[in-house]
Amino acid sequence: MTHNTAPTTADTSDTAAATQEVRHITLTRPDDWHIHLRDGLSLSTTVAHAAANFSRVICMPNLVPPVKNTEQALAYRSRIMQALAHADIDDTAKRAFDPRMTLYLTDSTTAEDIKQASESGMIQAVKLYPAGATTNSADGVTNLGGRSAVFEAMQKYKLPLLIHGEVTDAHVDIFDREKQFVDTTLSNLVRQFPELKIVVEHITTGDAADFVLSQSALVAATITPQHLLFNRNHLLVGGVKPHFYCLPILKRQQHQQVLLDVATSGNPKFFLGTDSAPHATNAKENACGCAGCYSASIALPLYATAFDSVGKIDRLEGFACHFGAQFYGLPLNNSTITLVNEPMTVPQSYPYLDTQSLTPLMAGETLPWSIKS
Ligand SMILES: NC(=O)N[C@@H](CC(=O)O)C(=O)O
Ligand SMILES: [Zn+2]
Ligand SMILES: [Zn+2]
Repeated sequence: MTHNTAPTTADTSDTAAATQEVRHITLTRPDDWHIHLRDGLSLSTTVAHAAANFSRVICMPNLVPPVKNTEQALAYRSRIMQALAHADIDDTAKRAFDPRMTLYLTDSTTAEDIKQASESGMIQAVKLYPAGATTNSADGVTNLGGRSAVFEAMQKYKLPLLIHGEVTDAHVDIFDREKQFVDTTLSNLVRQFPELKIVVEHITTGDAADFVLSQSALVAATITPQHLLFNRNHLLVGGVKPHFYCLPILKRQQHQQVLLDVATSGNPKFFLGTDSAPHATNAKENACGCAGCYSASIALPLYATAFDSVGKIDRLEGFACHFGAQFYGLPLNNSTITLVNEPMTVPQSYPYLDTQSLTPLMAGETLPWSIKS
């Protein structure tokens, strides 16, 4: 639902009086279908930020050690809920917050693990990290061929498979790793398991978008704010900008354009997943900087900025609030959130892990949209 309020005076000085239209959009409360909250002390920062923006969030299992079974996932969820109880956010947001858990697929995951996850009613999906593809993926799958019984069980119990879609072969160029994965591993997987629900996470290329478009309604994709707003020039021109470094890495501007096209097309195969992935500032601004952009605190203003940049703010609600829930077979949220195109300045950093700091995406910059308090 989009409505414009009457023009308001932006500057009341009599010489420079200018009028500006303030637009408000009230949305069904959105969900984030891919987020890293981390664990321990991290939760006091990440949970408050996530809950201020989202209702349901799918929590990635790449902790150290990873979340491999239902028992560990439930214990992780209670740590998140404890952090929520202490979060300094309004009560409506607190009540609406609903973390959904995932299991980390390893070479030793069994069909029995999948059955147990499904019967618990508490596990939303299973996450596939090709071993070595990204942060904390060392325990990921080394041989997909050996996981057939697990994928069959997932089909049977209708547990979706969430995929970090990059090959890890040393000889494949980092900018080609997603395309190569789509052309080989992913194409084979959907052929072999046609009833498996799959989300290709954080897509970054036109190739991945085309693949998802060519498949049945069982195959969908999430898109991050950074891949809609930026391309590899933002990462590399004029000096390396470590806060734009995430995996899969930002690609050419042509790919960014395709992602914007599909995200704003109204096609329900594409929905919101921030991939907000906190690393302390000193771990990013480092000779070997970690991969991951932190966006949980400003996610909705970022997406609104991206959608508005192509005149498609009216398509934000489907992408952010409807399509993910529909894919997972869940009801829409019954509360709302209002965004307004009044500027906000992104904080330079947040306190993190007692003595450290956390630098968000676009730190210190001004975004044209903010959440109405
Ligand atoms: N996206 C990233 O660059 N990093 C994520 C892992 C992931 O989602 O690949 C992280 O956990 O830091
Ligand atoms: Zn990933
Ligand atoms: Zn991620």
